[in-house]
Amino acid sequence: MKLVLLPGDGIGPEISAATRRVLDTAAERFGLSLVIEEELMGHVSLARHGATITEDVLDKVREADGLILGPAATFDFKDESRGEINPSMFFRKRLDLFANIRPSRTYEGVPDRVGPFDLVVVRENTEGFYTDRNMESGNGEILVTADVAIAIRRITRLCCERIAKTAFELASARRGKVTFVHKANVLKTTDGMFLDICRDMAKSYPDILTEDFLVDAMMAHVVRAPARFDVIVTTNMYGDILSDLTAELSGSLGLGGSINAGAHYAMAQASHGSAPDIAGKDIANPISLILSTAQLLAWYGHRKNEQAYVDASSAIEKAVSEAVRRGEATQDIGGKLGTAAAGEAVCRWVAL
Ligand SMILES: NC(=O)c1ccc[n+]([C@@H]2O[C@H](COP(=O)([O-])OP(=O)(O)OC[C@H]3O[C@@H](n4cnc5c(N)ncnc54)[C@H](O)[C@@H]3O)[C@@H](O)[C@H]2O)c1
Ligand SMILES: CC(C)[C@H](C(=O)O)[C@@H](O)C(=O)O
Repeated sequence: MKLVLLPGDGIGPEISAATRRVLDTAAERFGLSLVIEEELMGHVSLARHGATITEDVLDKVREADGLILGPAATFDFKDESRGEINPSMFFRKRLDLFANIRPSRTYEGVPDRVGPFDLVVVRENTEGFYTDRNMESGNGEILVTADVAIAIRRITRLCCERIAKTAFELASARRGKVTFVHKANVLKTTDGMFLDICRDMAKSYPDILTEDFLVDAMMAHVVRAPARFDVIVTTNMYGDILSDLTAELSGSLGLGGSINAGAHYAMAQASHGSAPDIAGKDIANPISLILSTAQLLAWYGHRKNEQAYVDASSAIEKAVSEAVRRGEATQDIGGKLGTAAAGEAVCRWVAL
């Protein structure tokens, strides 16, 4: 399996190094032939190549079997024409990575916040509010002024259908329940369409239990009784926000796995950002990127029918649980280890 690794900004290099060690350990134990090619992304790429991400790297990713994307300091990037491109959105759109699958679960050994739970947020990843664009008339006249900004929120049947199907398929392999999250009481055309399509899709999965919640009330339901949820499907920005909440409720933003998958490509990516407040201090939790990478191994294993990759993925997930249960973890989840040592703790359990 050929992987491209882009460490990125802030805590990216630290959590990427730990993830790489875990991958190498899993490769040795399960006999995987892994080739990992590291490339530049983020500020370091901007300084070297004039862009935070380049077409050259995209070509390499297209030739590889998967991408591991570290976090980027995207809030710093203002002007695409100066190469300040948001790498997450770049790969999601250019590789059509339409499903962002973000599992969150509680762990023995991590201080409890709202009781035990195990759920997955399935987030549409290519449209919604993320189609932000200035409005122009047919003759190029810009219909915004210095005082008016307009963004278009696009929702399409194709994207709703494929994300709903992803959620139902996932629920079929889990506890058999899908929750649709929307704001169809106000956004009647866009979220109304999303909800209608989810309900239609449910007819093809008669064994799956369904329910739906308005996105604002959903925040209360998740905090009140997270264990009631199995698979949650929603549009792009609601999923972005909801998955940070569920990761933090499980103990830390540093625990949430995330894979961005399409029909042909997949990208592992921590669900948190570059965390500049803790960068360079060896305190960031590497587990989010480690678990995301385990998701990528499983995606590849299923696709290629290569059981060793699926086994390696499960072993990494179990190793994370074991390390965390024994307190061999970073301080955000109650441990005393640094980033590198927390990664080594996972390696020890993977190797067993
Ligand atoms: N995938 C991405 O590339 C991505 C995602 C979100 C935000 N961002 C960017 O990252 C930068 C910082 O954003 P932010 O501060 O709003 O969000 P953030 O996710 O980087 O950090 C939020 C809080 O969570 C903590 N945190 C995050 N990851 C952690 C980890 N692995 N271990 C322990 N604690 C962790 C941080 O220290 C901070 O207190 C911004 O430029 C933002 O645009 C990038
Ligand atoms: C960096 C940003 C584009 C990204 C998003 O909003 O999707 C991030 O918040 C995430 O959750 O991956």
